[in-house]
Amino acid sequence: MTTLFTKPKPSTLHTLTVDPLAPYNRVYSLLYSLGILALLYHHCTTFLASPSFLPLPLLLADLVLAFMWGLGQPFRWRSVRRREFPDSLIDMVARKNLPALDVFICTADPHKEPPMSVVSTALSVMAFDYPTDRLSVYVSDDGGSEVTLFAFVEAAMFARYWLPFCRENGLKERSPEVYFSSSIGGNSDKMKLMYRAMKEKVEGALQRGYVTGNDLIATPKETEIFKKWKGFTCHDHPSIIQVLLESSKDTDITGNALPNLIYVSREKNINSPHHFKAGALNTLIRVSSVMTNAPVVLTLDCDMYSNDPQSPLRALCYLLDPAMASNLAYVQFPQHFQGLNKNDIYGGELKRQFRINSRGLDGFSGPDNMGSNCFFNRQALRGSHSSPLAPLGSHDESEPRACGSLRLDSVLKRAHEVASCNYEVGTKWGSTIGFRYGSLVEDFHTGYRLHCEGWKSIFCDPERPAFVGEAPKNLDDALGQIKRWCIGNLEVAISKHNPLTFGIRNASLPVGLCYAHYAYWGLWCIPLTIYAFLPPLALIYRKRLFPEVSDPWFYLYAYLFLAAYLTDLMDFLRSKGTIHRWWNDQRIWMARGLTSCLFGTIQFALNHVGISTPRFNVTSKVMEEEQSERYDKGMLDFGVASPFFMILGTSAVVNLSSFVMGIARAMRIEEVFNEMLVQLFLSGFVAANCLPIYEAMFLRKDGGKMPGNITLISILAAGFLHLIGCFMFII
Ligand SMILES: O=c1ccn([C@@H]2O[C@H](COP(=O)(O)OP(=O)(O)O[C@H]3O[C@H](CO)[C@@H](O)[C@H](O)[C@H]3O)[C@@H](O)[C@H]2O)c(=O)[nH]1
Ligand SMILES: [Mn+2]
Repeated sequence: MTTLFTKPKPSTLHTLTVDPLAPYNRVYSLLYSLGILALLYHHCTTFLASPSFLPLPLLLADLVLAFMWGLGQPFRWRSVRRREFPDSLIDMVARKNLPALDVFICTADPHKEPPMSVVSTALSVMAFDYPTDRLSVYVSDDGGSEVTLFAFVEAAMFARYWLPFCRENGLKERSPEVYFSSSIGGNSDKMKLMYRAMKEKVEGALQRGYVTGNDLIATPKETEIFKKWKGFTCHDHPSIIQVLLESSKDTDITGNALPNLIYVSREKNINSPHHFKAGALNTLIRVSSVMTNAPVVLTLDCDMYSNDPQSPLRALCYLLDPAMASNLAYVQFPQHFQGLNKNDIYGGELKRQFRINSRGLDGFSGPDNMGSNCFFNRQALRGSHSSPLAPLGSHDESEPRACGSLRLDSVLKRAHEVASCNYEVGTKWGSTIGFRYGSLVEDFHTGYRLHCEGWKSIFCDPERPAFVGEAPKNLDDALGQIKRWCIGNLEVAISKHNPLTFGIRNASLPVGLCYAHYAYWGLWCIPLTIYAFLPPLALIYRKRLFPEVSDPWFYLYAYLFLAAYLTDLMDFLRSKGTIHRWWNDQRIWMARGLTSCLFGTIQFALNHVGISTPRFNVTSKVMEEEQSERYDKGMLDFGVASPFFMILGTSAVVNLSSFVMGIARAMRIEEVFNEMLVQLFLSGFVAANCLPIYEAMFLRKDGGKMPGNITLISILAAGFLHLIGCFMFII
């Protein structure tokens, strides 16, 4: 028995334990790599002895699998767990000496990201257990929506009641949306009514599409701003910055100061690139540095509400530790998701990416940046490495506190200037300052570049999830999101900052490999597509591609397959997974390979030769009721005519038909079993994974069944592949 955590000394802010299995993982890596070398040797000899080119695609597939396996190994070499002690922090630094904190919340589309849920996220962080006079919340609205601004005008008034209510009742759930939809909470009737009324008003305006005079009981100045919304589109409008609450002036109903709340919609113009979320965050960095300039910055996606009011204190256990502060760029909390169904059919939890691998990277220079839930040291975003945060307990004069009002004309004028489209022209924003441009995964890219510049990061994963948000809950969205990530990752891989060269040189060998593992994610499509089609087609025509059971090389294949799957399962179970969830996770991995990675890689190639341009398709955070019922029942949703489903359907039909034909033949001819076991097994395994696809194609009647034309196309395509197989294997 190993005790994971030692009892901390009173002054300890945090502890670290290395995974006791780390040494075994390293030995295992070595053994498995010998297996891979033997496999490649076997491939080469069969290839040289074979008269046809058939073994070539399999060699390619296994080379890519081996490459990806190699890149992923360092994640398992020094996995660490950390624990932090916020109470010790408070003992060491008086509350009044805590650094100021600027929170950035990004939203981009009021229809996919309902303003009320953005407001709830904002209220949940305004209610942090943190001195309100040092807390500022900035909302970036890339949707340029008057309804979103209206929702925040309302939220500013609601906050006067909500913040004291959270404090007095010691709530942990400080997102009103979540709090009122759960059954907890006693004498909350008045609050609940107030919240409902606000929600109704905002949703009414959202349906209508604009705000009317009747909606507004705001100050004349706030009413004025809505008049500006004439001829606006989200792609073309001036910058709008509105200070909705100001800490030094506005108080809640008990007389306590409220945090600053500032709405920002940066200028947009169809002719200037706006760089999606990275551009929005860089605007917020500048606007906030004009207004409050806090040394610590928290970035949040609009759906990621705070689920633990103490998380800033946890992050500060690291950011204020004098032994770390000078080169610590950020403290990353994992993303957790609400309402995942029991067996997580779409692998939305992303346990490996968000939890397991992050602990692995934390053993070296720290986790990659995951966009949301990240506390930054502002210095790291300034592109300078010189001045660390104020050491623990000392009082730094350069610390922020708006001198004068945030609403001063001079302050607002400067803020509008730095939010304009042209501000970045000819500057280093996006290249060496702030969030980095050039990739659809600005988070991954920025974290990676910071690590290459010598910064460190920390993975903070407390027992109680600190932030919880929305995962895509229909299959098309889930695959589309991963497609965007694939493209963004490839953009980093094929840049001059390639992790295998630049990364290994500037960060370190293991860190460069881990980043490359993500950067080359799209490559999964090569082995997965080859394995999905070649072995089953060859099976139909009794063409053997793998060793027979009586051949000793057969055991190498068996070992490599079983060991890879079992280690994956073990990692999954050790981080609180279940067998069911693991099964769905490996299934979605195959589906992603055939869809997200394949389409992503193709689109990336097209972008590269200038045929199309990358787009950030914001994931929808709303779902129709019927769809959501199906999701809760654990039924996969194939209800839209998505090209993703054509390829999934085709591979499902090919594997089922080949499995059936193969088994039928093996029953008639005895040696087929010995000869073709590997291919029989592969087809059977894929077909077992495809069970929900067959249901969706042939059995289901509900709205989530596969559209008839997609089913038809899949069957025709499978037939066509059979024909091609016939030419390839027989003639
Ligand atoms: O032009 C844009 C596009 C998006 N967003 C915001 O970016 C966030 C993330 O968008 P979402 O559609 O939810 O994407 P996800 O795939 O769920 O996000 C993951 O991947 C993104 C990179 O692709 C990261 O930015 C996110 O932090 C990370 O959670 C949301 O708050 C959006 O409002 C903008 O502000 N401006
Ligand atoms: Mn999201």
